[in-house]
Amino acid sequence: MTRASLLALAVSPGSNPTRRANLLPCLQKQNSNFLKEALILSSLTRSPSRQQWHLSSPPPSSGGLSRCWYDAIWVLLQYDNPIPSQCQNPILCNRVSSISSTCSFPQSHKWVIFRVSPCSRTIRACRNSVVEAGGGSSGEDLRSGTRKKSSLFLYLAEDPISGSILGDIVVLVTNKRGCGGAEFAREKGIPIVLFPKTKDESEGISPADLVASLRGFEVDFVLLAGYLKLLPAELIRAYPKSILNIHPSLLPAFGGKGYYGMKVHKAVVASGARFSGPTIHFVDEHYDTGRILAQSVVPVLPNDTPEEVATRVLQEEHRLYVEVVEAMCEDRIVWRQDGVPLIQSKENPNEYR
Ligand SMILES: Nc1nc2c(c(=O)[nH]1)N[C@@H](CN(C=O)c1ccc(C(=O)N[C@@H](CCC(=O)O)C(=O)O)cc1)CN2
Ligand SMILES: NCC(=O)N[C@@H]1O[C@H](COP(=O)([O-])[O-])[C@@H](O)[C@H]1O
Repeated sequence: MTRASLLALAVSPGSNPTRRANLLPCLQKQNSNFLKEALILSSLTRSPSRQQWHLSSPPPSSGGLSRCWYDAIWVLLQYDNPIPSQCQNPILCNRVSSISSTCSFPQSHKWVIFRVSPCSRTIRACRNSVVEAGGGSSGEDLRSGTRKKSSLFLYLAEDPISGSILGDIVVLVTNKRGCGGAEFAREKGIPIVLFPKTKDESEGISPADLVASLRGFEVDFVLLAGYLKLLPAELIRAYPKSILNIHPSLLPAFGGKGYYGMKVHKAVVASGARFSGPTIHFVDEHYDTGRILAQSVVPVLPNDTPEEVATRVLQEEHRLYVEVVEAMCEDRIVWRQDGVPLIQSKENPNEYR
């Protein structure tokens, strides 16, 4: 097969064209058989905690590369000072899991080049499972705007096809086989796992079997979407810093045992709160006490009913959850030294929120 190599040069600010020319011999020396290649001139930036280095390559949204358009992306790093010894191997210092050094340049060039296997990494790095209690109507109702239940699962499951999440929902875990989310999963061919085992769901599996099942699907992240039972400690231990939940209030307010669904919005209206909104947090052993990762605020108007607040919050949940999962799949979650998780901006890697 002739190699139709597409060598796109995506240049980050401050790169030096003459140095770029030095790269080509290295690339040409590579006897790669990738059909499409791209070269990013990138730079190594330090995270706020100064504990980690990050590749800051032109984000797709700014006309940069969409990773999955290429079979291989060569990333050229320019750095001002010699990279600290522990960072000679970027895998050690910046958490990008599948960079492999293909050819190193003499230090005098201050360049090091890596090949990032984009598609395998993004798909591999973002195999998600959605855990939801479900209940309510089928996918059709969700799309017709008369959403009753499982809308969060629908948005997360459909986004990778048309939107921005570089990953896939590979399994749905639910405690109600007849729920709306399960119907949608069957329509889409997404496997369903029943958890936990209850008198109503004798085919449900145990926590240990759930962990084994998720490992079998090579799940990287677990996303709770309306799940109303306490997740077992076995699952939380098996997926550290990898389980997210979305709650329909601004935690820590209106959270904890007894606060779910419309109960939350009724409490918000009754309290006279002027604002509400979703919280996305990492899950720990207790209800709603895990580290907060993202929040978004909506107004609560004087004559709002709980249902009106619920609708306004849910619209924001759909947007926020997709934005957060997109960041998870692109490895843009950074943990501050005091344990607070931050989201690195896609547009400006030096900005966090
Ligand atoms: N280990 C964890 N498990 C779960 C968490 C969590 O943070 N840690 N979040 C919940 C989701 N949730 C709030 O976001 C939540 C869900 C349900 C309840 C609750 O009080 N449930 C009732 C039972 C409700 C029912 O069975 O219909 C109860 O436990 O009495 C509070 C918060 C998901 N799991
Ligand atoms: N405390 C947990 C909780 O209340 N979760 C809430 O259940 C709803 C599920 O909506 P959906 O069925 O349309 O996906 C969402 O509003 C979510 O925040």
